[in-house]
Amino acid sequence: MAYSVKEIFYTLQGEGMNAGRPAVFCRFAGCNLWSGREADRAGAVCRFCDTDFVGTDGGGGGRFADAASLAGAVARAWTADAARRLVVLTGGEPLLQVDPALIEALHAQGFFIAVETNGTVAAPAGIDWLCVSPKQGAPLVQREGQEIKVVVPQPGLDLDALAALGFEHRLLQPMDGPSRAANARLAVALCLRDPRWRLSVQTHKALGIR
Ligand SMILES: C[S@@+](CC[C@H](N)C(=O)[O-])C[C@H]1O[C@@H](n2cnc3c(N)ncnc32)[C@H](O)[C@@H]1O
Ligand SMILES: Nc1nc2[nH]cc(C(=O)O)c2c(=O)[nH]1
Ligand code: SF4
Ligand SMILES: [Mg+2]
Repeated sequence: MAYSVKEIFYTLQGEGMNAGRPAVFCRFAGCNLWSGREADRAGAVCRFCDTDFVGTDGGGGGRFADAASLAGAVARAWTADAARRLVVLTGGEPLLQVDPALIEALHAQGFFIAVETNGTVAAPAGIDWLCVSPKQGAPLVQREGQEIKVVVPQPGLDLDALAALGFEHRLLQPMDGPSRAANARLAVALCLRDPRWRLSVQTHKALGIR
């Protein structure tokens, strides 16, 4: 299968339980909850997205004809020692494109594979670290994994029900945007009230890195 990739870059994972770890980010083009066009945002299922995932024109992006060529590009982006290679597959919605062939090819390159997903598509087997971030108004199909990272506020989401799902770690992440400060205060208060949750801050934004 061919893959449409917006960009590939090497940075620190900014969010979640793996925050601070060096990782190659592979951002797939396209999402099932928003077209990515600003004109469509108000009518989209997911309206708070902070990411440009349209097209294949970013650094390291492109159309990759097969899994081996994409895994090779990811491996070339890892500029450190070969040990502890981590790739974060994100987007857009990566699970619209990630398939067993790509998982096998990335493992063959020595990568630990993390995925950031909205949970509307069942994950294929073989992903090493699955982060599900549910979206109000979208079906939650993928109900287990390593971490659930809920952006708040999303009034339609039931945090109690989400905390009871099959995830090893539960995180609340303040929604970035015009109300970021108030959203951060809310996330802190929710964690203090219910210690099943811990805070995820978008450290890359605070640091001014990608
Ligand atoms: C851009 S999404 C791509 C992966 C996938 N489509 C998803 O939604 O999980 C990556 C992460 O950023 C989070 N995110 C997106 N927009 C955000 C915002 N405005 N503030 C905080 N987190 C945001 C998502 O919830 C998700 O955890
Ligand atoms: N540094 C950094 N960490 C991230 N963690 C998840 C991201 C994403 O956009 O999926 C992201 C991102 O865009 N940059
Ligand atoms: S589901 Fe993820 S990529 Fe899609 S619009 Fe929402 S935050 Fe952005
Ligand atoms: Mg991001």
